[in-house]
Amino acid sequence: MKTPEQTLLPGVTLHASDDPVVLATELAEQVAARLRQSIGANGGALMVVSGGRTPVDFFQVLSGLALPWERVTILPSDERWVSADSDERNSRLIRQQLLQGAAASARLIELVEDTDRSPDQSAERASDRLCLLDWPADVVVLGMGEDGHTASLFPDAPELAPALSDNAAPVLVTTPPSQPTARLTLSARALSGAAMTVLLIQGEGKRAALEEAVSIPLAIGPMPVRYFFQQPLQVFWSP
Ligand SMILES: O=C(O)[C@H](O)[C@@H](O)[C@H](O)[C@H](O)COP(=O)(O)O
Repeated sequence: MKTPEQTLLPGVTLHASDDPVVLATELAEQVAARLRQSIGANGGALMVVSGGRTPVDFFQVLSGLALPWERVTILPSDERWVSADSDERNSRLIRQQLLQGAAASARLIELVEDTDRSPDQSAERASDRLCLLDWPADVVVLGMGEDGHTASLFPDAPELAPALSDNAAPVLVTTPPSQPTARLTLSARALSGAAMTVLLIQGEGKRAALEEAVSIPLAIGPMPVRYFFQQPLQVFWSP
């Protein structure tokens, strides 16, 4: 049963369900259909997914759906400057929750490699790797914090303006004082223009942040997530 849609802004629709698993299942089925369509048309698909805890239900449902996963390339929207085995590592969460079952044969590209010496070197080398991929992505699934950050585009990051600019490199370092570690993030430009862009959020605090974000005139400013209201965006929210 499809969750009801509500238009928040032109091109920005809200899918809401009281049951996070029902919502995750609907999203996973829509994403799988998009990936199949992209693979059929182009021979492969690129999917960018957020880190954090919210996508776990979605990852678990999606990983069980049948599609040519060996044709799918998966990329974290951002990464923390932590070791590969850290619980804080987004790629570790993606490997544990998404690259399982049917989806185990998908290719995951790391933003941070163990041989990288610094966040800047990681960003430079990741940008080079990403330039070899077919952009725009086919699917982008973003998360959001209650401060309106998405990926690692944080309102308090000194690097926010360049990360939102049209000539930004594909991957940049951000050092938001609100965060314990430096972060690598795909730029807003790299995250834009996908065939399917989703904002997956959960909880009343993020619902309030979303309502604030859609209520303020689109002057990017303090809530970076608003950058993505300039393109078709599907918001999936559950309590
Ligand atoms: O690395 C990260 O933290 C994410 O990419 C970030 O943008 C995340 O999506 C939000 O912070 C929400 O995180 P939760 O889902 O854990 O609330």
